Amino acid sequence: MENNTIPLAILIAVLLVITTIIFEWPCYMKRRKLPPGPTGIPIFGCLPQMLLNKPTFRWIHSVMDNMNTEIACIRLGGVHVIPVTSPELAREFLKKQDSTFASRPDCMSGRLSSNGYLTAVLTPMGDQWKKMRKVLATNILSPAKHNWLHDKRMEEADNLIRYVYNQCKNSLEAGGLVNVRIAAQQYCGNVIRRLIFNKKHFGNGKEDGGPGPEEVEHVAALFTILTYIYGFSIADYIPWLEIFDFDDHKEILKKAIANITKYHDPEIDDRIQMWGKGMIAMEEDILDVLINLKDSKGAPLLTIEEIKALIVEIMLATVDNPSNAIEWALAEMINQPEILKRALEELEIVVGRDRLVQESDLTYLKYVKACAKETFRIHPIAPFNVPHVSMEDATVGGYFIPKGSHVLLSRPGLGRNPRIWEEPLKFKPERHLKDDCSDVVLTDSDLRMLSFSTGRRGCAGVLLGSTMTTMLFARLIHGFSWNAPPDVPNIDLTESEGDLLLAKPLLALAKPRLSEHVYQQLGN
Ligand code: HEM
Repeated sequence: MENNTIPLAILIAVLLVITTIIFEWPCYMKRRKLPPGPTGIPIFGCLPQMLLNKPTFRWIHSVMDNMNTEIACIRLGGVHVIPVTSPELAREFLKKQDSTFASRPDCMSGRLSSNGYLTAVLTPMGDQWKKMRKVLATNILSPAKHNWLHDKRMEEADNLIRYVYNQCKNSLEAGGLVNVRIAAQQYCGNVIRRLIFNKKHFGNGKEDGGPGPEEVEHVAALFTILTYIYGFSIADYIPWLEIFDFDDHKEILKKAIANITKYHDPEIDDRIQMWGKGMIAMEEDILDVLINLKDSKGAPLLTIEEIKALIVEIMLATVDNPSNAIEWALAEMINQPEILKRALEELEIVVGRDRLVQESDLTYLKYVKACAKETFRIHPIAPFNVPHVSMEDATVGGYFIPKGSHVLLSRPGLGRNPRIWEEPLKFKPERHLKDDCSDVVLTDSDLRMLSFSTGRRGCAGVLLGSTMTTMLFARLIHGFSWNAPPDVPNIDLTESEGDLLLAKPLLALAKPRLSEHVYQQLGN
């Protein structure tokens, strides 16, 4: 009798479990409903579709458009990738549930670019991120340090004018034609090299103030890394395929990183030695500050490797957004001269024609800042924000977001969302002016567009980034009049297919518009 009861009890228990699973599973699945998205295959998920539909960011956006959704789930290898174009959901991720979504991916491109997560932007949540973010916020990017570095920024703002002025003069046969992309990218590279290493050039530069081959290589390598970080590499989603490097992303990244560190490392090593030998007595730039930081016991706070990795990251954070925005802004405004005219009227009142724009003017340049902000909205440099990784399972907008998901806020998706913005594709700076005439800032903490983002992982360099963007823009349009090249009725505003840059670098006619003595003071 006893012998029969035990198997029967087991049978009943098994049946109960099976019945529970059968009846409860749909409810469970409903509770854990993922955002809509294409079906993938085992192990690889949607990686095959991704590889067949380059560029990936356009494929992801077209999948979302076809499904008519502002949030999706696309499984790439073992990772749930969650693209988002809705500001309401973006706020849920980065404001309401910020602490859950405050990590970064652990993947090949992030690991290589941060030298094994020694930095701030690319490092997953943890003590190293906290340490490096604090170093940046307190010791490098604070308002006090910003003031301390003022003269160096101005030196490069003057060099920008000198360079463009020389381009106007030297390219007389081309009628003053200027490659705005080169001018803007090199200004950003020059400013950050000046702030960090107290020098504009790694080599000798060029006579006209332009970049030498070293600076061209340096800035190009920074842009290459920016293209390939989180650039939808196979190895970022299936780590065991990293050794095969099927898409060459690893090789390209390693080469670009080597092209940067070959300039940085000797500078950093020399400077550390000079401090060690007592050959320097006063801090002059960011590198000095980083070398001299101390922990609570008076020992160096940062290792040499941490200093080197952080400097690469600061360079990366600085070069792309301001230069891309201002190239697009100028292109849009050459095609809409009434907007350019209004910006110039403001500059005429605030600055006049007898001097150059100074940082103290920037607060008053509301329309100029509205133009820059409009460019961040409509022409962001990157299709997605830096990925935010969920540190635990969560529910957002009624959807299940599994731990480890990569949340990708779409920058064009938010900024061009027709539900949020009237005439979303029209360049209309007025939309950012406030009725009460209060200051215009380039940030948008409501995430109706994504410039500097918000929350724990929001940009730590808003002050420097806003200053550089506005100064670059204001100096260019105040210092020169800009027109389309002869025989070109309008600037071609076509976006590049592979990224969000202007398809062809902006070539425009520049003519000095200030009193001659203003340029002569710069040593021209
Ligand atoms: C116009 C210029 C800039 C723009 C538009 C911009 C934008 C951004 C964005 C979108 C993020 C990602 C935020 C997120 O994950 O939600 C970010 C992160 C960051 N940015 Fe900027 N940035 C700019 C300039 C700078 C500069 C000059 C620095 C100075 C070094 C800087 C330092 C950082 C840091 C440290 C983070 C990472 C924060 C973290 O992960 O904890 N940025 N920035």
